[in-house]
Amino acid sequence: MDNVTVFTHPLIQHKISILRDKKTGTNEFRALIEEIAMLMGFEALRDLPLQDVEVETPIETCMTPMIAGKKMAVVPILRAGLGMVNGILALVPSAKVGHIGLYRDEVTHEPHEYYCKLPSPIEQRTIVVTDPMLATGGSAVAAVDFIKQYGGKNIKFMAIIAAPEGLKRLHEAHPDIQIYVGHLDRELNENAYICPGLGDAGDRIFGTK
Ligand SMILES: O=P(O)(O)OC[C@H]1O[C@H](OP(=O)(O)OP(=O)(O)O)[C@H](O)[C@@H]1O
Ligand SMILES: O=c1cc[nH]c(=O)[nH]1
Ligand SMILES: [Mg+2]
Repeated sequence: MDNVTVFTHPLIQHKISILRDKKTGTNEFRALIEEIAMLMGFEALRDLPLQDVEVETPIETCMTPMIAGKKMAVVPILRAGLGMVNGILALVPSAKVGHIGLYRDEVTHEPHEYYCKLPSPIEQRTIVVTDPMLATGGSAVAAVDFIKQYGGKNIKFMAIIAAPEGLKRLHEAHPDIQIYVGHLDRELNENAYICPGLGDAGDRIFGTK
Protein backbone atom coordinates (compact mmCIF):
# COMPACT_ATOMS: atom_id res chain seq x y z
CA MET A 1 0.00 0.00 0.00
CA ASP A 2 1.35 3.43 -0.94
CA ASN A 3 2.01 5.75 2.01
CA VAL A 4 1.87 2.90 4.56
CA THR A 5 4.93 1.80 6.55
CA VAL A 6 4.71 -1.30 8.74
CA PHE A 7 7.81 -1.50 10.94
CA THR A 8 9.93 -4.64 11.19
CA HIS A 9 12.79 -3.26 13.32
CA PRO A 10 13.66 -5.81 16.05
CA LEU A 11 13.76 -3.19 18.83
CA ILE A 12 10.21 -2.10 18.02
CA GLN A 13 8.96 -5.69 17.74
CA HIS A 14 10.61 -6.64 21.05
CA LYS A 15 9.10 -3.70 22.92
CA ILE A 16 5.63 -4.36 21.45
CA SER A 17 5.82 -7.96 22.69
CA ILE A 18 6.44 -6.71 26.25
CA LEU A 19 3.48 -4.32 25.87
CA ARG A 20 1.21 -7.22 24.93
CA ASP A 21 1.99 -9.16 28.13
CA LYS A 22 -0.91 -8.68 30.56
CA LYS A 23 1.60 -8.89 33.44
CA THR A 24 3.34 -5.68 32.24
CA GLY A 25 2.37 -2.98 34.76
CA THR A 26 1.40 0.65 34.20
CA ASN A 27 4.85 2.12 34.82
CA GLU A 28 6.65 -0.10 32.34
CA PHE A 29 3.77 0.06 29.85
CA ARG A 30 3.86 3.87 29.80
CA ALA A 31 7.65 3.96 29.36
CA LEU A 32 7.50 1.45 26.49
CA ILE A 33 4.77 3.37 24.64
CA GLU A 34 6.98 6.47 24.79
CA GLU A 35 10.10 4.59 23.64
CA ILE A 36 8.30 2.94 20.71
CA ALA A 37 6.86 6.30 19.66
CA MET A 38 10.38 7.73 19.62
CA LEU A 39 11.76 4.85 17.55
CA MET A 40 8.87 5.12 15.09
CA GLY A 41 9.18 8.91 15.02
CA PHE A 42 12.84 8.66 14.04
CA GLU A 43 11.76 7.02 10.77
CA ALA A 44 8.50 8.94 10.29
CA LEU A 45 10.31 12.29 10.49
CA ARG A 46 13.04 11.49 7.97
CA ASP A 47 11.54 14.06 5.53
CA LEU A 48 11.45 17.02 7.94
CA PRO A 49 12.63 20.10 6.03
CA LEU A 50 16.18 21.34 6.70
CA GLN A 51 17.80 24.70 6.15
CA ASP A 52 21.48 25.59 6.22
CA VAL A 53 22.51 27.89 9.07
CA GLU A 54 25.87 29.48 9.85
CA VAL A 55 27.74 27.87 12.78
CA GLU A 56 31.20 28.71 14.08
CA THR A 57 33.08 25.54 15.00
CA PRO A 58 36.34 25.72 16.98
CA ILE A 59 38.06 25.41 13.57
CA GLU A 60 36.09 27.62 11.17
CA THR A 61 32.71 29.03 10.20
CA CYS A 62 30.49 26.73 8.12
CA MET A 63 26.97 26.39 6.77
CA THR A 64 25.32 23.32 8.31
CA PRO A 65 21.76 21.88 8.18
CA MET A 66 19.20 22.32 10.98
CA ILE A 67 15.43 21.63 11.14
CA ALA A 68 13.75 24.53 9.35
CA GLY A 69 11.66 26.73 11.67
CA LYS A 70 9.12 25.58 14.25
CA LYS A 71 7.09 23.66 11.74
CA MET A 72 5.78 20.61 13.52
CA ALA A 73 2.70 19.69 15.52
CA VAL A 74 2.02 16.52 17.48
CA VAL A 75 -1.69 15.77 17.83
CA PRO A 76 -2.54 12.91 20.20
CA ILE A 77 -5.99 11.34 20.12
CA LEU A 78 -7.07 11.39 23.79
CA ARG A 79 -6.51 9.60 25.90
CA ALA A 80 -4.20 6.84 24.75
CA GLY A 81 -2.40 8.96 22.12
CA LEU A 82 -1.06 11.15 24.95
CA GLY A 83 1.27 8.34 25.91
CA MET A 84 3.21 8.75 22.66
CA VAL A 85 3.67 12.54 22.79
CA ASN A 86 6.85 12.73 24.88
CA GLY A 87 8.55 10.22 22.61
CA ILE A 88 8.05 12.56 19.65
CA LEU A 89 8.88 15.69 21.67
CA ALA A 90 12.19 14.08 22.67
CA LEU A 91 13.07 14.21 18.95
CA VAL A 92 11.58 17.64 18.18
CA PRO A 93 11.26 19.62 21.44
CA SER A 94 10.00 22.74 19.64
CA ALA A 95 6.91 21.01 18.21
CA LYS A 96 3.52 22.42 19.18
CA VAL A 97 0.95 20.02 20.66
CA GLY A 98 -2.74 19.86 19.71
CA HIS A 99 -5.35 17.56 21.25
CA ILE A 100 -8.33 15.72 19.83
CA GLY A 101 -10.61 14.08 22.38
CA LEU A 102 -12.48 11.04 21.08
CA TYR A 103 -13.97 8.04 22.83
CA ARG A 104 -15.38 4.96 21.22
CA ASP A 105 -18.95 4.04 22.06
CA GLU A 106 -18.78 0.61 23.71
CA VAL A 107 -21.81 -0.71 21.81
CA THR A 108 -21.67 0.91 18.36
CA HIS A 109 -17.84 1.40 18.37
CA GLU A 110 -18.44 4.80 16.71
CA PRO A 111 -16.10 7.64 17.81
CA HIS A 112 -17.54 10.63 19.74
CA GLU A 113 -15.71 13.95 19.89
CA TYR A 114 -15.40 15.74 23.23
CA TYR A 115 -12.43 18.08 22.67
CA CYS A 116 -10.45 19.63 19.84
CA LYS A 117 -7.72 22.25 20.14
CA LEU A 118 -5.08 22.56 17.44
CA PRO A 119 -2.13 24.95 17.08
CA SER A 120 -2.84 27.83 14.73
CA PRO A 121 -1.92 28.34 11.94
CA ILE A 122 -1.66 24.66 11.06
CA GLU A 123 -1.45 24.79 7.25
CA GLN A 124 2.35 24.84 6.98
CA ARG A 125 3.10 22.32 9.70
CA THR A 126 4.06 18.68 9.53
CA ILE A 127 1.36 17.12 11.73
CA VAL A 128 1.99 13.84 13.55
CA VAL A 129 -1.23 12.28 14.85
CA THR A 130 -0.61 9.68 17.57
CA ASP A 131 -2.80 6.85 18.83
CA PRO A 132 -1.37 3.48 19.92
CA MET A 133 -4.41 1.57 18.58
CA LEU A 134 -5.91 1.61 15.08
CA ALA A 135 -8.84 -0.80 15.47
CA THR A 136 -11.93 -0.15 13.28
CA GLY A 137 -10.24 3.05 12.12
CA GLY A 138 -13.26 5.17 13.09
CA SER A 139 -11.31 7.36 15.55
CA ALA A 140 -8.35 7.83 13.20
CA VAL A 141 -10.54 8.80 10.24
CA ALA A 142 -12.52 11.27 12.41
CA ALA A 143 -9.31 12.84 13.79
CA VAL A 144 -7.79 13.31 10.33
CA ASP A 145 -11.14 14.73 9.10
CA PHE A 146 -10.95 17.38 11.87
CA ILE A 147 -7.35 18.27 11.12
CA LYS A 148 -8.10 18.67 7.41
CA GLN A 149 -11.15 20.86 8.23
CA TYR A 150 -8.81 23.11 10.23
CA GLY A 151 -6.51 23.34 7.20
CA GLY A 152 -3.91 20.65 8.00
CA LYS A 153 -2.27 19.17 4.90
CA ASN A 154 0.96 17.33 5.64
CA ILE A 155 -0.36 14.65 7.99
CA LYS A 156 1.35 11.55 9.38
CA PHE A 157 -0.56 9.03 11.47
CA MET A 158 1.33 6.81 13.94
CA ALA A 159 -0.22 3.71 15.53
CA ILE A 160 1.72 1.12 17.52
CA ILE A 161 -0.71 -1.71 16.70
CA ALA A 162 -3.22 -1.81 13.84
CA ALA A 163 -5.90 -4.25 12.73
CA PRO A 164 -6.07 -4.87 8.98
CA GLU A 165 -9.64 -3.50 8.92
CA GLY A 166 -8.62 -0.17 10.48
CA LEU A 167 -5.52 0.28 8.36
CA LYS A 168 -7.57 -0.30 5.18
CA ARG A 169 -10.31 2.09 6.30
CA LEU A 170 -7.89 4.91 7.19
CA HIS A 171 -5.88 4.46 4.00
CA GLU A 172 -9.03 4.47 1.84
CA ALA A 173 -10.52 7.51 3.59
CA HIS A 174 -7.25 9.50 3.52
CA PRO A 175 -4.93 8.06 0.85
CA ASP A 176 -2.80 11.24 0.92
CA ILE A 177 -1.53 10.84 4.51
CA GLN A 178 1.49 8.82 5.61
CA ILE A 179 0.57 5.97 7.96
CA TYR A 180 3.13 4.31 10.26
CA VAL A 181 2.27 1.08 12.08
CA GLY A 182 4.49 -0.69 14.64
CA HIS A 183 2.84 -4.08 14.08
CA LEU A 184 -0.07 -5.27 11.94
CA ASP A 185 -2.17 -7.69 13.99
CA ARG A 186 -4.50 -10.48 12.87
CA GLU A 187 -8.07 -9.18 13.23
CA LEU A 188 -10.75 -7.50 15.34
CA ASN A 189 -12.94 -9.52 17.71
CA GLU A 190 -16.72 -9.10 18.14
CA ASN A 191 -16.12 -6.16 20.55
CA ALA A 192 -13.85 -4.46 18.00
CA TYR A 193 -10.74 -5.14 20.11
CA ILE A 194 -7.53 -5.96 18.25
CA CYS A 195 -6.38 -9.62 18.42
CA PRO A 196 -3.92 -10.48 19.83
CA GLY A 197 -3.51 -6.76 20.62
CA LEU A 198 -2.68 -5.51 24.09
CA GLY A 199 -6.12 -4.79 25.56
CA ASP A 200 -7.31 -1.25 26.23
CA ALA A 201 -4.31 1.01 25.67
CA GLY A 202 -5.80 4.02 27.51
CA ASP A 203 -6.59 1.97 30.60
CA ARG A 204 -3.15 0.37 30.60
CA ILE A 205 -1.31 3.72 30.20
CA PHE A 206 -3.29 5.51 32.88
CA GLY A 207 -4.01 2.62 35.24
CA THR A 208 -7.80 2.93 34.94
CA LYS A 209 -10.26 0.08 34.50
O1 LIG B 1 -10.05 2.42 15.60
P1 LIG B 1 -11.15 2.55 16.59
O2 LIG B 1 -12.17 1.44 16.49
O3 LIG B 1 -11.82 3.90 16.57
O4 LIG B 1 -10.53 2.31 18.03
C1 LIG B 1 -9.34 2.89 18.44
C2 LIG B 1 -9.59 3.91 19.49
O5 LIG B 1 -10.04 3.27 20.69
C3 LIG B 1 -9.19 3.64 21.77
O6 LIG B 1 -9.65 4.77 22.42
P2 LIG B 1 -10.81 4.71 23.53
O7 LIG B 1 -12.16 4.95 22.92
O8 LIG B 1 -10.66 3.45 24.33
O9 LIG B 1 -10.52 5.98 24.40
P3 LIG B 1 -9.34 6.19 25.48
O10 LIG B 1 -8.08 6.42 24.69
O11 LIG B 1 -9.79 7.39 26.23
O12 LIG B 1 -9.26 4.96 26.33
C4 LIG B 1 -7.86 3.90 21.07
O13 LIG B 1 -6.97 4.64 21.85
C5 LIG B 1 -8.29 4.59 19.82
O14 LIG B 1 -8.48 5.98 19.96
O1 LIG C 1 -7.85 -3.37 20.98
C1 LIG C 1 -8.17 -2.18 21.17
C2 LIG C 1 -9.13 -1.53 20.37
C3 LIG C 1 -9.44 -0.23 20.62
N1 LIG C 1 -8.82 0.41 21.64
C4 LIG C 1 -7.90 -0.20 22.42
O2 LIG C 1 -7.36 0.43 23.34
N2 LIG C 1 -7.60 -1.48 22.17
MG1 LIG D 1 -9.52 3.14 25.85
